[in-house]
Amino acid sequence: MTQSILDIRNVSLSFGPLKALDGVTLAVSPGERLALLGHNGAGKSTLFKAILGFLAPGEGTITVAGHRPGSDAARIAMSYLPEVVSFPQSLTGREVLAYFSGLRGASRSEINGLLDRVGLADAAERRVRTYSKGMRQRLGLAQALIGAPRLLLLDEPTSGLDPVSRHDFYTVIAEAAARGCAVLLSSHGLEEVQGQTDRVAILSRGRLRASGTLAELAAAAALRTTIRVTAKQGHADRLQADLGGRRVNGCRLDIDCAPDAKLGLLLQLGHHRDVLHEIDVFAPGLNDIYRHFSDHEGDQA
Ligand SMILES: Nc1ncnc2c1ncn2[C@@H]1O[C@H](COP(=O)(O)OP(=O)(O)OP(=O)(O)O)[C@@H](O)[C@H]1O
Repeated sequence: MTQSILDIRNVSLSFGPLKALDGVTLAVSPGERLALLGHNGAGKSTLFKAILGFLAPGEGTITVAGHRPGSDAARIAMSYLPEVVSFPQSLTGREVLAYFSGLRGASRSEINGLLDRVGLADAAERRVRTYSKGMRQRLGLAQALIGAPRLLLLDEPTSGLDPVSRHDFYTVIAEAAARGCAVLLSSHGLEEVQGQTDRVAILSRGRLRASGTLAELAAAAALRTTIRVTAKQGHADRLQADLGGRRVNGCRLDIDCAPDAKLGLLLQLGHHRDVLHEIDVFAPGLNDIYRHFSDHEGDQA
């Protein structure tokens, strides 16, 4: 089995009486992209701060490439992109990257390639104060990629970006992962990370509620599918007597079923096709899966 780059074991961390993290266990392997989802106050930033070594867990352990968070070796192994990046406004994009290359002890020879990769080659000599939010965020990503870190920590990296910039952003992240970089990024929604990450972990009130691929999460949630049947005039009573379900109005019936019972129910409906006007199938969406695990009402902002 591949050794994890980030290993979080049974971590708990409290602010006075508030347990911001409660027994969190999570690992990210080389080349893996993991999305950490959670509502406001779920504990995402607290976990990031603990990984960065800014907060010490009361219980449990965290290692970054085998090293203690906050140690020089852990700092060298990882890069962090905060939600809002802030660079010296009077420096150009190129100067910013040169400055951070120096801090990380990396070669300046990679700067041109990084500027190019995030689409800032043409703006490299412009001062950061003239950059749009999207350009600053892309410069932040280039900064995070300096020195080919083994772990990328990205805190809501695409908030405020338009769909095209967002797509480009995830392409660069996928390339880093393909080179073996482990990626942990936080986000507020499943729709955002669908297709862009390999695994999803859902945090709620400091506890890890679920972790797996989207397909695994959907299966574990086992949310019910609703089949809405519209009967021809005067046939709804008979249909309900045969199939059950809830009456929506005089001719409509909503029938809830488990995902694996859907096909059987549709076949059964086939026997009634003479009295059917329409059939609609409402499968649970990403938001339903997220809501199922995230227990939003209980979160504390
Ligand atoms: N320094 C602190 N002192 C006291 N409580 C804190 C502190 N930092 C965070 N908290 C609390 O810990 C809980 C988790 O907060 P955290 O910032 O980790 O959530 P989050 O998931 O990052 O939220 P958001 O999506 O809004 O950034 C919240 O209840 C928050 O109020």
